[in-house]
Amino acid sequence: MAQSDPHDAEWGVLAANEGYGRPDSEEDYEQISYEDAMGKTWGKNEKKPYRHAAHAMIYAPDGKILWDMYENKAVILMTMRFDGYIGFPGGIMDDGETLEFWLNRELEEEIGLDLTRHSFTKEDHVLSHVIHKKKLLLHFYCKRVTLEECLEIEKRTIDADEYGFEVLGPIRVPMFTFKDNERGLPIFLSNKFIGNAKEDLLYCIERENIMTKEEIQLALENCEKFKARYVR
Ligand SMILES: O=c1[nH]cnc2c1ncn2[C@@H]1O[C@H](COP(=O)(O)OP(=O)(O)O)[C@@H](O)[C@H]1O
Repeated sequence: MAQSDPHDAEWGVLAANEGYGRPDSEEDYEQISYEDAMGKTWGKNEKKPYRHAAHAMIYAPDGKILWDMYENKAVILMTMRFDGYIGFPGGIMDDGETLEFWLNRELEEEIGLDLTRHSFTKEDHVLSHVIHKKKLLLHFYCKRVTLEECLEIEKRTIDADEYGFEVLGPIRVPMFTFKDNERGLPIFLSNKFIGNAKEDLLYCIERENIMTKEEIQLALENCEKFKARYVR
């Protein structure tokens, strides 16, 4: 990473090595097909070839009525990462096996996923992006489970190998909004998200028919109104 990067000061002694965790903007993400992402060599013989990373959303439809007023539309599992960002479990892949092999390995390590019951396959793939600036190919997966299974998966996370280190704990996305139009999903969206985790989340919420495009747009607008008043 060039010494002139304005974020060097934030990284301190890690500045010379840290690449993937640096902030990026929406324009950095170019959507590509799984086939294109997997079909090219992506500078395999260059000094610094592109790397692949895969992350996954596990969710269950809910419908529980909270405080006798608000319907929680789904239980969606995210994680609080060691770097203060919210993201989905997963990580950078090694060579020599399929993406799904490495994704499952990461999910086992980070959230203790029982692979005999819930292993991810190519069928669960949703989106791929390339970030040329970081030489990173991002792959996103999504799996719907029953509510009972989802709660079991959530419980197992604190027994995972990486609990307390890479992953500080499971986080549920609040899939409801208070009458003030802000508390719940809109304010949750004002958090810091790693990579394009927020976009992945919203994409899947619409794709899985948990919320409509219009409802998501409204949540984003109300998030901006909240941020304008409170977030510095
Ligand atoms: O949930 C996510 N959705 C989309 N991109 C993500 C997500 N989590 C991380 N990323 C991106 O992938 C990169 C590598 O992911 P991660 O930090 O989980 O891998 P690692 O723990 O193996 O280093 C991150 O720096 C970020 O750019």
